[in-house]
Amino acid sequence: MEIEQLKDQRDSNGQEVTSFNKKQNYPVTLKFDNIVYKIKTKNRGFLKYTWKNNSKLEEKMILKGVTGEVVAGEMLAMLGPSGSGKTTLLNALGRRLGGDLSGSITYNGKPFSNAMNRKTGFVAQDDKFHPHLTVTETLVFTALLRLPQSFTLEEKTMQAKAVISQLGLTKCKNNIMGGAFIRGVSGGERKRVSIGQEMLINPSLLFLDEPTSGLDSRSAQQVVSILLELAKGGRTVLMSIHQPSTNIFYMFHKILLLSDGNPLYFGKTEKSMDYFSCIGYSMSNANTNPADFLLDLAEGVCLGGLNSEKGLMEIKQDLVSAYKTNLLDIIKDEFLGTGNLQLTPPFEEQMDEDHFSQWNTSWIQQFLVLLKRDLKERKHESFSSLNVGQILVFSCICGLLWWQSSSTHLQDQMGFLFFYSLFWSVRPFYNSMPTFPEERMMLTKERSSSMYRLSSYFIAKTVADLPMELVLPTVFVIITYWMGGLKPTLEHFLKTLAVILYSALVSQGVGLALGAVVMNIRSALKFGSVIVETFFLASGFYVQHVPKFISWCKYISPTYFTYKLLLASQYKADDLYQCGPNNATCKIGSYPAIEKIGLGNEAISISALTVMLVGYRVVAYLALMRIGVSC
Ligand SMILES: Nc1ncnc2c1ncn2[C@@H]1O[C@H](COP(=O)(O)OP(=O)(O)OP(=O)(O)O)[C@@H](O)[C@H]1O
Repeated sequence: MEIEQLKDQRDSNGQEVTSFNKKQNYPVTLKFDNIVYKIKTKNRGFLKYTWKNNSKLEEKMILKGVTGEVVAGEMLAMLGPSGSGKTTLLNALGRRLGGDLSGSITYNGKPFSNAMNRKTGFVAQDDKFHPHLTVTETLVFTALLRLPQSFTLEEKTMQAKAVISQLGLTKCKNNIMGGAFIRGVSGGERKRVSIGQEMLINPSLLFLDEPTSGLDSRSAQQVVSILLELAKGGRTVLMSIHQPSTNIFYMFHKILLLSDGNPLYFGKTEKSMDYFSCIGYSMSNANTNPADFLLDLAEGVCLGGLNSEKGLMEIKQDLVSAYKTNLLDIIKDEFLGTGNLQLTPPFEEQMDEDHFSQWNTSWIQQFLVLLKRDLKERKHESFSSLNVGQILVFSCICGLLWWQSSSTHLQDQMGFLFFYSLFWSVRPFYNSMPTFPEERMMLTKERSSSMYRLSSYFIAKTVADLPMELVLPTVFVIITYWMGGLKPTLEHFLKTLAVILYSALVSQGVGLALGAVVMNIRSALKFGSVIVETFFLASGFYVQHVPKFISWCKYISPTYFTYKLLLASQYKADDLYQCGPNNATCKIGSYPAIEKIGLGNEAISISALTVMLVGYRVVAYLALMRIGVSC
């Protein structure tokens, strides 16, 4: 949809869009001076690698003194070849960069504040969404979390609809977002949803990392046109961009050209060609895309002109020196003076009270919205025909395998109970492990924007997983319990079911903790299998005499206590079983495998599982605290 059509749509849908446009905008002047960013990297050359190479940290300077200014109503583009530092600079200015950052960054003359964060939008290069939510649901949930409490539910929904209309997303508003293996909206639509999520808060300051990457030229132009409209509405817009077309290039008010972290140009777009021509680097062909020309220069390539004979490094050096000698003082005088700050008073002075706190909504509102969002997303997965089918088929196979087992074949029946404890501790463990790694990017982004507290997210997430963790084991136990010939009384059945559900919840916690600590699915799977195997081996299921150095592991293993409780749910120590010919009977408590595990002390097993239920979740929570805290 062209921008003209967007305007038409705004007029025709007057009410919605007008209500959006009426929201107050707070002008922001962003000034940054001499930004330097350094990282320490390990020198891991192919042959140099040693296990003790911590001392060989090498310092690398990513940004080397970048200076500039953007005011409300302007759109700044950061240009430069891949690896020149655009994303790093954008993250630094958007306060999403930790580490060794120096220089001065001010927002209306002040440091970054909660109030500023609440009015700052940040669109990452590769945004992640909940794949099963539609465009409308995605934006409505964001509106519910990001708009302040002073907005009613209807107003928040209206705001989301207004954004859908303004960004030309009406056609695909009921399409799901999609993801890695699920077909959803197109790349351009996805990008517009990302922008829409930020537009919802009517940001005064908007950062976008390569908003046009992966888009065709028409979609790219649409997106930048929308951003230009936003800037014209009084916002301060900064973006990194890779290879803009000539049309797009001239939409920017200012450009900042980077090469290996060095600034080569900062200033008005229309003056850029004159500047380079003045220092001896002019375009050989007037029809060349100016952005391509600048990117070539930043790579040290100059076709035509006085300096075309120079080598790559020589040209780069020349441009860096020219910037320092000819441009830096002008930039400092023209842009970094205090003059135009008087037009934009400190942000806090312009804003109403509800912008000062860190959060837009109360804990309970956050929890309810996140729970609803997770339930909507998870329902496709939790009760997918694959999941349900797997449980039904498997329970029938198990039921038939252990068909009407009885204490006459005690070993078989114990095998059945062991399988219960194994299956319902391993399955929830592996199911829950990817939960946090999969959401890492989303969590980082949403927490950086102060959308919700970690506690509301964490509790909503674990509660949303409960249906799958509780319903499927219940179905499994209902089918297999009777087929497998376990004690046919309601009391025994309920006891067995309760143990399995409790075990599933504890194991879910172990998976969440591992996922949150490692935050990488592949590594978590590797660690996971080691942990599960260790739990089994240390519990004495396979080895009679477990060595002391590893035997303590059983006390942190849900499987060990679950199996003990399952045995206790079916047998009493004094129950008899057939232990020899001529109907000879023995006490179950003295059966070697049961004697080893022990039937007594159910209270200890329940307490141990309860400590694990809480403990593993606390570990997960503490591990998540490191994610997405804005600097
Ligand atoms: N945490 C880090 N560890 C190691 N290298 C880093 C780190 N952050 C940035 N870099 C390096 O800094 C340089 C600049 O990275 P940055 O992502 O800012 O570049 P870019 O201009 O945005 O690139 P692109 O256009 O490809 O996205 C790159 O060489 C990158 O490898």
